[in-house]
Amino acid sequence: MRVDVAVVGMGPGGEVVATRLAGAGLRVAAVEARLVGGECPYYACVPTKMMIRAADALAEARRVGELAGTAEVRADFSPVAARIRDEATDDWDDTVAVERLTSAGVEFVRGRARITGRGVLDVGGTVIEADRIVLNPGTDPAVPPVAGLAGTPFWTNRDAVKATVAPAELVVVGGGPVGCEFAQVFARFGSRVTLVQSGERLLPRDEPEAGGLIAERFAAEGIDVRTGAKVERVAHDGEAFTVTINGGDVRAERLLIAAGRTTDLAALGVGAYGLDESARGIAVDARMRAADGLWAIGDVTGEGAFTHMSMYQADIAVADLLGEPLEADYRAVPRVTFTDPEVGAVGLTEEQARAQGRSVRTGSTPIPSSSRGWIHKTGNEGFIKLVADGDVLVGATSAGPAGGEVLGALAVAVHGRVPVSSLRRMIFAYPTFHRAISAALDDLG
Ligand SMILES: Cc1cc2nc3c(=O)[nH]c(=O)nc-3n(C[C@H](O)[C@H](O)[C@H](O)COP(=O)(O)OP(=O)(O)OC[C@H]3O[C@@H](n4cnc5c(N)ncnc54)[C@H](O)[C@@H]3O)c2cc1C
Ligand SMILES: NC(=O)c1ccc[n+]([C@@H]2O[C@H](COP(=O)([O-])OP(=O)(O)OC[C@H]3O[C@@H](n4cnc5c(N)ncnc54)[C@H](O)[C@@H]3O)[C@@H](O)[C@H]2O)c1
Repeated sequence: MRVDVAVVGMGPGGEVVATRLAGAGLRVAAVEARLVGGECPYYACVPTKMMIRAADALAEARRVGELAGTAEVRADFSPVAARIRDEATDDWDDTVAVERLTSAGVEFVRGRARITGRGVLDVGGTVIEADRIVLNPGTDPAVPPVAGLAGTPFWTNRDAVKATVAPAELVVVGGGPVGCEFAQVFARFGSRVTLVQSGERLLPRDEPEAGGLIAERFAAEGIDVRTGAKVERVAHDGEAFTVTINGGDVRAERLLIAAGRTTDLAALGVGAYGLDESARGIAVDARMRAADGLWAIGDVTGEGAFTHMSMYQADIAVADLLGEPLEADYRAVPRVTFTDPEVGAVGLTEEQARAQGRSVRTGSTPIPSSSRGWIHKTGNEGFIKLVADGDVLVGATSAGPAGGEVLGALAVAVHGRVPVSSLRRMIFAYPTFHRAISAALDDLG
């Protein structure tokens, strides 16, 4: 097969690239080893957010006692499992997505592509020759080298989203977004959860206050959070796991590994373009070029493992392939961890801004002392923190109820370089959660 452009990996960005280039009249081949759409719709964002929606409903029902009388709550995971199977993933079947692709004029090839030379791909014996190649291979769950772990029936995110019941006990290894989101979901459905994080705090990519907030809430919900802890050994006796953490044993029905992600660049064959196959990712320039004739987008670029980043980079790669000038700007990358409270952040953390030698000022305010936070009462924990350099915000965190939605206003401020003096003159609707931004601005001094 000979094409103008071959796209390897149909993650969220790969689908955009293939569809838009075919729409522009190019001959495009799209290769996908597993499911068209990638990790997000089948194993990540969408099913986990359905779990979270359900778990949050349970948590809100349990808050009725403090606000509105009584409610008897009996958790049942089966509607969640059914919704993920039927509504989110079509039982992990991508027929509809493949049809969407082919009806857009893309030639679809199912299989694992390997670059065998510049402009040449091998997909299980099918050879594709392409003038240009775009890589969107995503990542796989990283499995840490823990004694006894290999060969046991541990879960990764790909197994956890297929759960049909909440396990009686669950050990989660990893306190990043994946580990935190799953830990809270299963705890709210009744699992006894132990969360093991090798770092000193949860959500270490975020402001330290965010990790502290989530650790406090998790403790209040009965999650056994072990930070600075090491899993030394894992054993499975056919029924349950024994996980040895800092010398003590925890027995659990299930073990979820959420310890980061990895990509196998050697299997992809990027050495044919002179790239380092032992690297953690593929470095790209501001137009997503990795080498002459090779582009890369998505998690593999290391610019932020988010669906919106994959789609943003897809737009830039498409522009470059069509000869339009457009360059990536990562100043205002937003991100939301959908724990309760949600942790939304944009741009730089205070530590990152200081490390760049900026003249940093910070301002913050607790959500419970805002009008809306006080009215909200139970479940109102959170804060807003702003990081300013001169008269512009270079970063912000919004943690709390609807923290990810409140983030929208802060993302506009960072993206648009709106002067702090102008933000201070803004009218913030009363009594919204986002009105707390004005108190954080006052605190900037
Ligand atoms: C549990 C979990 C929850 C998440 N929640 C969120 C969230 O709420 N919001 C958010 O923005 N992000 C979230 N993410 C991150 C998000 O899933 C990814 O950033 C997103 O899927 C974009 O990834 P991608 O475009 O790099 O490719 P992916 O989605 O990883 O897709 C890459 C595709 O390429 C295929 N592939 C790889 N190599 C080859 C090859 N050689 N040949 C053919 N095909 C190949 C793979 O099979 C895969 O389907 C979450 C991640 C996880 C694990
Ligand atoms: N809501 C969202 O947007 C969302 C949700 C989930 C994931 N994601 C993205 O997916 C990516 C992967 O998330 P993740 O949470 O798997 O990875 P991560 O790298 O963010 O976090 C993994 C954590 O596991 C810990 N860890 C590593 N090895 C360990 C070990 N042996 N024992 C104990 N702890 C260990 C690390 O200290 C780290 O904090 C992230 O980059 C994230 O941006 C996004």
